[in-house]
Amino acid sequence: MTVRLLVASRNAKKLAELRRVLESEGIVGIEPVGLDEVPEFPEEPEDGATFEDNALIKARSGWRATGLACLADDSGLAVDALNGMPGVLSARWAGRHGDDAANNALLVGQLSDVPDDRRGAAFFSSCALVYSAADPAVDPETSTENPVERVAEGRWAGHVLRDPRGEGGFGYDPLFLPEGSDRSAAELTPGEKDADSHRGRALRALVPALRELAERSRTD
Ligand SMILES: O=P(O)(O)OP(=O)(O)OP(=O)(O)OC[C@H]1O[C@@H](n2cnc3c(O)ncnc32)[C@H](O)[C@@H]1O
Ligand SMILES: [Mg+2]
Repeated sequence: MTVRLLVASRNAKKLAELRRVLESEGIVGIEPVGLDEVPEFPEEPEDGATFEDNALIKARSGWRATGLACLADDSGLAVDALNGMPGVLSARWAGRHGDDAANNALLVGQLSDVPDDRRGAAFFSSCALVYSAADPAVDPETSTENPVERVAEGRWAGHVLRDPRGEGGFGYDPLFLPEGSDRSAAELTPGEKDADSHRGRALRALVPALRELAERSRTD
């Protein structure tokens, strides 16, 4: 028996990264499904103060609406010279959700006078896994039972470039020079990005919890 795992992201490129890391970990007994493969449900606003809060908001709402184990990522770029912003506001920094080009242009402008030695930044990802504690799964809509919740965080340190470089990845990748790299995050291969990225690290830290979930269904 396999466990269907709802991977709750509306960002196609992020979703592809999450699926890629799950696949490369080769977890037997987990079948990832996307939001387009389950009936539509009202999604809650990502209004948490932290990446962890938002990842839990997304994963809990997916679990509650579908009863499926649900995995969500909340992530962003924290820039030292902006006191950690855009942070949880990364997706809508220029005012419109998910407009990568506008977000990048705004960040380039904001940092134009910041010297090279103060352009430090780090990507953060919180990945949350939420699933029914009861086995077999109870109906989360009516149950008073609390689900199992696991959260892991990953960090990827680097610097903000003055001009975008590369076509790969998404979001702020063309402006992010990872520590120890002479290529921007958008110039890395998918495998290279996954190996070092905030998301790769956070998700790999959840692998034991995912294996536990898969294992549970095998003993049914
Ligand atoms: O919430 P979902 O539906 O998963 O998709 P989203 O794009 O809105 O995702 P977030 O709310 O977590 O916002 C994350 C933003 O942070 C930035 N970001 C996160 N991870 C990134 C990465 O690996 N490379 C570049 N930018 C990234 C990018 O601007 C994302 O839109
Ligand atoms: Mg979002």
